[in-house]
Amino acid sequence: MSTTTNDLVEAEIAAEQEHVDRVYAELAKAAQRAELVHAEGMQRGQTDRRGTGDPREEELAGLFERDALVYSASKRRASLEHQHEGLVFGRLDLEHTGGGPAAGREIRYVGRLGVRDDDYEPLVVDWRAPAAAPFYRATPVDPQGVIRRRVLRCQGERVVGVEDDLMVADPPEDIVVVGDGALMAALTRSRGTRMRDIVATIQQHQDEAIRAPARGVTEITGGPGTGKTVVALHRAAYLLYSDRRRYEGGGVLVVGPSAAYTAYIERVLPSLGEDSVVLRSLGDVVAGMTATRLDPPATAAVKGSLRIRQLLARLSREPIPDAPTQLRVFVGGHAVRLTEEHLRRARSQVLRHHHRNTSYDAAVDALAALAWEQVQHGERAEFVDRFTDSSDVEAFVRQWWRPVDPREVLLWLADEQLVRRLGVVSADEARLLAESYQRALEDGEWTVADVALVDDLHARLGPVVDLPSEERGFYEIEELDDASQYGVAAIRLGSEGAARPAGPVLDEDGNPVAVAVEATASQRLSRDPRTRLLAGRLGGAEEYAHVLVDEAQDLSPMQWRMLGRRGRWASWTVVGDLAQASWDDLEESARAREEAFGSNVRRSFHMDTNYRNAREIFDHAAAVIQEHVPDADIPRAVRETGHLPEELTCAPEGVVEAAREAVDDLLGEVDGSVAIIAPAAWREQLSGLEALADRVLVIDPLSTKGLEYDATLVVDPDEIVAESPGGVRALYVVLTRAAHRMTVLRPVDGARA
Ligand SMILES: Nc1ncnc2c1ncn2[C@@H]1O[C@H](COP(=O)(O)OP(=O)(O)OP(=O)(O)O)[C@@H](O)[C@H]1O
Repeated sequence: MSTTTNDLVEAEIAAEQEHVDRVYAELAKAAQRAELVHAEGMQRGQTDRRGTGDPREEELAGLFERDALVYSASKRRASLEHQHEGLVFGRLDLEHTGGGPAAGREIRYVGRLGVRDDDYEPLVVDWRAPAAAPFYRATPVDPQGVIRRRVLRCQGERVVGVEDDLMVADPPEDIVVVGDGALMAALTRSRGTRMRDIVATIQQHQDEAIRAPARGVTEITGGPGTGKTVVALHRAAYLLYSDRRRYEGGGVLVVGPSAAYTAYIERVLPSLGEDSVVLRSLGDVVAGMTATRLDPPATAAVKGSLRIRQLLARLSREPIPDAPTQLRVFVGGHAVRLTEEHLRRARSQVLRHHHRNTSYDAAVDALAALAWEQVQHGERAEFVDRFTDSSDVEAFVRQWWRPVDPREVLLWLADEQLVRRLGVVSADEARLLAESYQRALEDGEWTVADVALVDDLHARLGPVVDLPSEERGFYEIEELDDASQYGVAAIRLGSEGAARPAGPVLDEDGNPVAVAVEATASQRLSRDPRTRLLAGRLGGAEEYAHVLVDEAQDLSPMQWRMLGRRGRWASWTVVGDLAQASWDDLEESARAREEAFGSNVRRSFHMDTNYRNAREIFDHAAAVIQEHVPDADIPRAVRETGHLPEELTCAPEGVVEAAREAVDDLLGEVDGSVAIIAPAAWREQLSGLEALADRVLVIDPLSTKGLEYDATLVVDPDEIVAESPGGVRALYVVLTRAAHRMTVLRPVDGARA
């Protein structure tokens, strides 16, 4: 084994550069061929399986060949350049023992996609291919034929560094060993504002979770910073690779707690060459709705619990508040008068067998039957025909039984009397619910918890079906008025799906005019809160082949049901840590979650190494949580910086100044992001500190779930505990967000300003 001097390192880098240059040259050729081979390549990638089971080796081999044909090569290359991360990131030096043609040394490069040369020899194997597995699985105890594992650090096409790990105690003379290990190098780097992929430094236990069989439910648990999220995302990329037809065709849904979270992770999958995954926060799982506001804990508890289903069931059977309450018509010379009680009977009869929004005909039939009971004269069939054909009856039913948008129905709960009448919840809870929807009607914003309730109502009511344009409901006429100022001449009301026109909309001369998509935009811009709440087309539950749920410990039972509707035939990856939970009734949540998973097989992986926090920071956080949750899942932090978290106090009136000084210090100590995590009571006052530098941001405790920063300033920890639904668990989340430095600032009455 040789020692490493600068010259040697340079020589090693130059040698690697030669290979990387060959790979890019081959890739450029492949890109030129791409259009020609596209059809053939995709063909080879299709396997005959019916889309269940896991891929067989030979099927995987077919997929790797397709990568050599790389229809998407140029696209991927562009995205890799954009990332400034290298296409080739690893090299294995292997020794094959025993006889046979394969005996001897082999050099194998590992990268984000597979590339072969003109002789069909692999220049790089895709990190997801079985041939790449030893890169992640080899250890000194079980080297799997690997002598040296090397990580190449690249910027675009340039090799800028190498880091080696030796797998054998006594390597051959010519094996040079460089660096202190790639993992430590990656962990000490500054983090930036987006999560990066870890494809070059995936650890053995992480790799097992990533490559676990596709079927069933794969659970990934572990404490903060143990790589659960990043592992789950690599698993999604692996599944797409290993059974592309199933997962790209059926769709992969990734759900996380907040919009800040989805923005944070959104680059990981594209950097691995996958851009077909749907990322959603809990506030926008239902197409057509976007919610970011959170309810106060007591209201969230009512909205999230399964008890609310019974209330929604009753609500969905309520008459439309402004609908007519009796029917008076002449049919075939006979006067018919159906009272409120008759209408109630007809309604419950129809709803016994039908979805409300798709039972127009059944509603007419039920009224006809009641009318016949009154008339009992002549032929029944003839009377029923006349009744059904009557334009007065039609006009009545179109108001009395018009399709209702689930969002409109949920807003009926703004009426406290109605909520009380429905029963199910206590008087206090009825008040909380009514206040919540009164507030929605004032400010035009849904809360995150409302999204799952709308989804539940949607499943009960059925899709909102089209009405002819002259039969719009009252709020839709408001939309029309509002849209006219944006040049929209007509709006069609559609049934399902996102804001898509039901067909071309024509003006009087038959020319196409602006369509519903623009109308939706105008609705969102509207100053009328009700119009904003009802803007856009509500989508039904789109089904996916795989559902990945992050921060799963926070989902309410109603949110589990919402995801369950989207994953009825799916396999699942579920990521969580109970000690970070912000939902109180963990047992009820567990039941709803079991129901969502059905009878799928389960497998579970536990992560016990914290890669995020410096040990000094994590020790501080662990002490806080263990005092309140003694059985919290505490991981082992692998990295020390020698810097303990700084704990400061200040007078309440001096918080902004003290925070400014603390942030200034942190900016001097780290290159990357600095987050000021503060409870609502302080956020506004502190928001001016964002002007200190581009890399400073002020954020609320809950929005930091799943995120990380190079340094954090945690302001007023006691208030964070007091204001958060999860109490000390929320503080634990906050205290585990910093990679390198953390300062805790505590306002104390009587302290020096
Ligand atoms: N093998 C690895 N190589 C390099 N970095 C890693 C590795 N594993 C994890 N990390 C890094 O550790 C950090 C924490 O990972 P991640 O956010 O996935 O953890 P988590 O368990 O989901 O955390 P939390 O539960 O606190 O949200 C990330 O910056 C991630 O990139």
